[in-house]
Amino acid sequence: MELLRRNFNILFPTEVPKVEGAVRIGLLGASKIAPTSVIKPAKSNPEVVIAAVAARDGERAKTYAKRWGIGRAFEGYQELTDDPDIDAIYISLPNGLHYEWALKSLRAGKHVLLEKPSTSNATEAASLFGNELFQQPKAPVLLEAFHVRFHPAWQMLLSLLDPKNISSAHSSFHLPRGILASDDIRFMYDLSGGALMDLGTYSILSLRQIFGTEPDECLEATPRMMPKGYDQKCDHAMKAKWRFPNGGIGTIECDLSARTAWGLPTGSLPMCKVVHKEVKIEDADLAEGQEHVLSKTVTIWNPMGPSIWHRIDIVEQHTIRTSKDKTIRTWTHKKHKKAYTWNKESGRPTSGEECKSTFSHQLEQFVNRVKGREGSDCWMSAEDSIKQMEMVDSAYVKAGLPLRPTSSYH
Ligand SMILES: NC(=O)C1=CN([C@@H]2O[C@H](COP(=O)(O)OP(=O)(O)OC[C@H]3O[C@@H](n4cnc5c(N)ncnc54)[C@H](OP(=O)(O)O)[C@@H]3O)[C@@H](O)[C@H]2O)C=CC1
Ligand SMILES: O=C1OC[C@@H](O)[C@H](O)[C@H]1O
Repeated sequence: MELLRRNFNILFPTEVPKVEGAVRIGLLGASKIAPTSVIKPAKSNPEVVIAAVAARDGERAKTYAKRWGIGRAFEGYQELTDDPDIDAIYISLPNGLHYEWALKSLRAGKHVLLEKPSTSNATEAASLFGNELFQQPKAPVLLEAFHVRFHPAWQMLLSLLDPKNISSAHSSFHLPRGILASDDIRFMYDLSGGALMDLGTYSILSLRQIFGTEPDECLEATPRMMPKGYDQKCDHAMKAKWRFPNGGIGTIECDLSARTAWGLPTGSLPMCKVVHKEVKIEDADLAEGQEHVLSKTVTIWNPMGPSIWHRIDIVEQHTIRTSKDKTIRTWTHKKHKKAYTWNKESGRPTSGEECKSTFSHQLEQFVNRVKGREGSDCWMSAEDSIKQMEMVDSAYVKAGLPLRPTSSYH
C-alpha cells in the first residue's frame, strides 16, 4: 500500500499554484526523460514553471507541448535559449550536444540544468565548468543532473560509511536486453554514446562518493562492444576497476543490454555494495590474548529509483579470536534501513510519510541556487563534474577505446 501511495503521488503529482517569480524553465529537446525528470516534479513545485519546449522539428515541439501542458513550443534550440521570458534551460539532448548547448544557454544568460553525463569527455568538462563566465558577478547556475545524490536514501548510505576504511566497493547498473531500440542515442559514438557514458556514470559517481575521493589509477577496463551491424566504437557493456588512495578497490559493471548465456534478456536491481576493512573493538569482556574485530558491509538496493523502493542492508560481522586463524566465536548483526524523506528538524535522512522522487529533490536544490539561497548540502560542484569525466575517460583509455569526440563548438 505504502509503495502504491508513494509512487502514485510521483506519477500523478498534485498541481500547485505558482508563486510570483517562479523559475521559468525551457526544455531543449522533446526528450523521453523530461516528463520524469522535470515536467512532473515541476507540477508540485510552486517555484517552477515549465514554460517552453524546443525541438528540431516545430510540429514535434507543438505536439509535445500539448501533451504535457507546456505554454510555448519552438522550432530550433537557439530560439528558446535566446527567449527573454526563459530563466533556465533543461538540457536533455544526446550527450554529444551537452557541451555546445550548455555553453550557448549560459552565454544567453540562462541557468542550466544539464543531463548527465555533463559532457563528452574531461576536456569538455574542464572547458565548460571552468569557463570564464563563472567569474562574473551574478554568474548563472550550472548543475549536472545526477539526481541520485539528491535523495535521502543515498545520503543515508553515505552516512553509514567510513570512507578511509573501505576495502572494496562494487556498483552495478544493468538494463535488460531489448529495452533500448537499436537506434537509441546511447548506441551512437558520434553522439557520445556507450554504456560507460550512460549507466556507467552512475557507478562512477557512486564510487567517487563512497570513497569520498578520486581514484589513483584505473587498473582494468573490459568492454563488451556493440554487436556487428551497430556502431563498433560504442561499448554495449563495461566492467572496470580502480584503486583509491586508501588502497581500496572500486569495481563497476554496467550493461545496456544484459542477457543470459543463452542470449535471453536478464536484469538485476541497481546496487552498490561497500565492504569495510576489519576494525578492532574495545571489549572489556575479552580474555587475555583475545581480540574482538568487526567487519561491516553496507549494500544499497535500487539507488537509481529509491522513491519507488529501496533498501540499505547493514551487515556487521563480529569475531572474537586469538589470532587470524584461531576464531573463538563469531556472530552477525543485520539491520535494514530506508530513507524516503528528510527529518524537518535535523535535516537528516529518515523513513517517513512524505515522499518525493530523486528528480523532485534535485529540482528543489536547483531552484534554491537559482534564487541565491544556500539550499542543502546536496549538490554537484563544478569540480565534481570535471573529476567525474576524468574517471570516465580513464576507463576508456584503459580499455583501449577512443574518448568520446570533443565538440567543435567554442
Ligand atoms: N537522469 C536520468 O535519469 C536520465 C538521463 N538521461 C539523459 O538525458 C539525455 C537524453 O536522454 P533521453 O531522454 O533518453 O533521449 P531521447 O532519445 O529522448 O533524445 C533526447 C532528444 O535528443 C534530441 N536530438 C538532438 N539531436 C539528435 C540526434 N542527432 N539524434 C537523436 N536525437 C537528437 C531529440 O530532440 P528533438 O526533440 O529536438 O528531436 C530528442 O528529443 C541523455 O543525456 C541521457 O543520458 C536519460 C534518461 C534518464
Ligand atoms: O540516466 C539514465 O537512467 C536510466 C537509464 O535507464 C538510462 O539509460 C540512463 O540514461
